[in-house]
Amino acid sequence: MAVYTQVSDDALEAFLDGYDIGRPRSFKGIAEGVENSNYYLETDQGRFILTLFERRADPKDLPYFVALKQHLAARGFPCPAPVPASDGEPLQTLEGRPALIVTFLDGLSPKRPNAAQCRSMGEALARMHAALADFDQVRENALGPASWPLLWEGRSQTAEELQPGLAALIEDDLAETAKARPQSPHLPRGTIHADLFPDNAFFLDDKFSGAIDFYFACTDALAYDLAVCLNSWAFEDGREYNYSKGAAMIAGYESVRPLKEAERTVLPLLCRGAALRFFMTRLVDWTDTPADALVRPKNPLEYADRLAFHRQAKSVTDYGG
Ligand SMILES: Nc1ncnc2c1ncn2[C@@H]1O[C@H](COP(=O)(O)OP(=O)(O)OP(=O)(O)O)[C@@H](O)[C@H]1O
Ligand SMILES: N[C@@H](CCO)C(=O)O
Repeated sequence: MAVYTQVSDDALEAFLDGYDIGRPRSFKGIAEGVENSNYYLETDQGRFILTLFERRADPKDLPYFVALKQHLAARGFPCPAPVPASDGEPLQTLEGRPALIVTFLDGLSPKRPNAAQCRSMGEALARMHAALADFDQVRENALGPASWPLLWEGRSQTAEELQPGLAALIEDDLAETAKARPQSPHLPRGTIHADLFPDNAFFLDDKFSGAIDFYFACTDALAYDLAVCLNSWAFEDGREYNYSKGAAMIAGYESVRPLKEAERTVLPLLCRGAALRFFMTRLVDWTDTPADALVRPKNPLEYADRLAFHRQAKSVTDYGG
């Protein structure tokens, strides 16, 4: 469930008085998502999503995310476009929370993406990077390599309980990725989504129709975004790497922006780093989520299995590139 903050009819009416988007016809909480409260809002002028940002969202980051979506929308990249209130400001306050209305996107998130969807996603990822090339705001990746040892601290026992022998492997991953500094400055950098999982992408049939959930977006190596996508799109049942899907995604990406030699060489390390990032955040949620919480934590072991694949990969060709 993801409606933490209830919005009363009166509060909604008063809130919409500050906008020029018509009167509400339908207003429903959205069950998907875990971070923020999301509502589907239909007015006589269109369909929208209303988000109330909850405690984990840092208010000082919100203007960056709004500017990023405005930039992409202005360049025709399909993403939720922030809707300004009558005072010209998209970020408002509702029920004591920062609130944002964005446009509704059509499409469905694939439960099990096929190779054609992976290709379309790869192509769209590169188009997104191109559209963001002149976005000049900077946000550090708060979940970059420097954060991984801190997330790991005190959790080796949990890893061992999940899978005996795992802690030593993770220690090795941390040492290797730190040594190689995968996000090194010689790689092309820019604004990346950093969490473009299938549940954050919409499709109409096999064609990409939009991306949502830009709340991990940051400035980092462009190829790291591809590494995040290969991890989240190209493994079957969380375990086996599907070479055809990976190859389709890389080919889609390269049809817009061919990878540089340095990116091709370092891709296995970037993939290993991306898998570590999701392993770590899932491990933290695994231990910190109370048993009676409304949200069920995602399984960290899926990413332990992906790490095993990345450890033995030698170059981009192992991923189908
Ligand atoms: N612009 C949009 N158009 C259509 N549907 C949307 C849009 N934004 C969000 N949704 C729907 O709302 C759901 C929750 O959104 P989102 O994934 O951003 O939730 P969250 O709690 O803010 O983030 P997280 O996924 O990190 O928990 C999505 O799965 C999608 O179904
Ligand atoms: N997409 C992430 C959650 C947000 O970081 C995961 O599946 O672990």
